[in-house]
Amino acid sequence: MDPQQQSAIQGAKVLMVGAGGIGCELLKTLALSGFHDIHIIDMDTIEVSNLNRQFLFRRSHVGQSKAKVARDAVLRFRPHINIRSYHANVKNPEFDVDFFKQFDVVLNGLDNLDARRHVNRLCLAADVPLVESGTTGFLGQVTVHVKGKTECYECQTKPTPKTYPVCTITSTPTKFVHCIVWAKDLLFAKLFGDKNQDNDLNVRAKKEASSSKETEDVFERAEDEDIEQYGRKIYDHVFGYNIEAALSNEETWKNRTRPRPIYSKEVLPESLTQKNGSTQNCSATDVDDSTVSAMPLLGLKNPQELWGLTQNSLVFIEALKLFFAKRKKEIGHLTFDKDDQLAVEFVTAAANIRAESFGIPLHSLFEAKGIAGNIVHAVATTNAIVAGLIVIEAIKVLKKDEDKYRMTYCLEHPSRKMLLMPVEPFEPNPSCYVCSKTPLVLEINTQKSKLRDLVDKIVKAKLGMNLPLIMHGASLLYEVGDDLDDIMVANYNANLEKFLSELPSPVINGSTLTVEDLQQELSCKINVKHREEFDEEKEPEGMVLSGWTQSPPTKGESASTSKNESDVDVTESSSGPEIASKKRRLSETEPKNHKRETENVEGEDDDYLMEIEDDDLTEIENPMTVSKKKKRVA
Ligand SMILES: Nc1ncnc2c1ncn2[C@@H]1O[C@H](COP(=O)(O)OP(=O)(O)OP(=O)(O)O)[C@@H](O)[C@H]1O
Ligand SMILES: [Zn+2]
Repeated sequence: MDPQQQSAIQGAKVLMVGAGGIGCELLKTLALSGFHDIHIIDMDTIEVSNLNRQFLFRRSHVGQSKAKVARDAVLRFRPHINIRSYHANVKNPEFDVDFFKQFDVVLNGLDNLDARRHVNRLCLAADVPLVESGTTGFLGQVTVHVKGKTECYECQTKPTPKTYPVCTITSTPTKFVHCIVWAKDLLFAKLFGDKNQDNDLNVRAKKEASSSKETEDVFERAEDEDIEQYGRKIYDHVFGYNIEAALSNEETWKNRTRPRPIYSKEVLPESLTQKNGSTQNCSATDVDDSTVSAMPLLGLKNPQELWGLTQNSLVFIEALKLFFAKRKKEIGHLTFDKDDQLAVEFVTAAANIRAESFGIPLHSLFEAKGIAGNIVHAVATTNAIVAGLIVIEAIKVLKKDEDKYRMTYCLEHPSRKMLLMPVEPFEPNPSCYVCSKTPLVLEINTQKSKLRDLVDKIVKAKLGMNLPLIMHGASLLYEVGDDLDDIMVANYNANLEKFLSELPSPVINGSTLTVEDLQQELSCKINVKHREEFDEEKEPEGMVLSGWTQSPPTKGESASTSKNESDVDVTESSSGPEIASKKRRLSETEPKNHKRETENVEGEDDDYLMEIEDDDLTEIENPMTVSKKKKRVA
């Protein structure tokens, strides 16, 4: 190690945010690389499911602070360095701009967009460089954000999670994921969630069956209605009657495979109670609520096993019965949670029955859970590689080696025999509302939208502000804070319920709002454009925010529009790394460009490119992909 590098490391005070999968690796690598002064923030406690990859933690630590246990574990092999841990949310007010200013570099090992954006803003306000990271399975990325020199974390819009057209979900599913979304967001939500929420599920009973009460909601369960009968009624309605109703619309099925209605009497014995014991056999004290499960009652042990239609139907009825028998108090407030075993069982079974009906291949509970919870299984090696890359970039930042900064993407499959793809960082996006002063544009119906809509849908949800303040000219329309007196709070609350054009200082076409977050020290302008109509399907929020655009290609790179092997295509997912928002292409047609990039990073201490031979391909391939290939050959 050269002396310059050594002194950069030894003199550095570093803040790490997140002590999870990446964080554990990172703390170890920092300590072993000679860093002396490390602060760690993590708000979580250790869970059993973390132990397979968060190697600083042991079973005896479950329930304890991640930041503290990580610190203690590393101090055992590096006793003389200073590590300070904070068991707290990085968004807490104590971590303000002054707090951030004490550090030479901030290193993120987070798992959500919200916290990442918050740290980005504090780093900009405190003028501290940020090294950002994320991993999803085999994919990963490390990016460098230095104010004024490279783009900030928010210079490019992040893709929102994938959504599906409503009609695909409600009427014409073609993939298993469509059945999962239906089971989770429509059926589960309707049965166990907030009854007052809008739901696209067809809930009206068959006309003949309810001639007197045509608008009756079949999902309503009468107080004394037998749970199994109720379960069968729901089953017949959603898998039988609703499918038949959909089939009656011939147009829909002209170019599609017609689904098959399925009724419970075709697949289930007349009464389940005698057959498998069921809920009647387990008294209320048998199990605690969080571990209630239908599988053991039905003799199903292996979550990776594929259940047939009958087994799925049994799980469907049994899980529904258990919700009513054991978790009645929660009904009406539940939202799907991937860690809720009974919810996963119910959703798996419902999705599989629907899949059977539409001729879509069925999936195991394990696979369904992964799809429903957006789970990509973490790969410890990717976290370790990413942690190493973070330290490499941190050292460059500390040495102010600007020309050597790289954004590095870990790929699942080698591109040009490389698994790690380094690219030069973009320059700051001149129209980024976070790191430049460019105003945003908001199209909104100023006579029909309330200030509350603007605060919830734009200022909080889109702009990610925690403690917002909204001004129109000199008039303060809204503010959040502990130090407000009652009269002010009452005033702001009253404003929230007013239409924009009826506020004390009316917000109309051409108005400019100033929106600030005092904690993040972020201020931006929003130019308001009045618009009468919005497309309900395409613009369901009834307002459109625009203004900041993709940043221009960085020097020496051409922006790619075509998709080819060498596109490095890494994006945002709330859970982790971000495979694919921008295409930073090392173009096939520009071999020199690629060579230059490669050579740059292969200098002195930058020999971290992982090159592999084609023959090695299967070594690193996802076993799923390999087996699929084999199948195709056979
Ligand atoms: N706002 C925040 N403040 C502090 N720490 C945060 C914040 N948001 C996320 N984190 C921490 O970032 C870490 C991310 O680690 P990781 O991606 O491995 O997630 P995990 O929760 O440990 O694992 P998994 O989600 O896979 O069960 C977590 O330890 C989490 O507590
Ligand atoms: Zn920016």
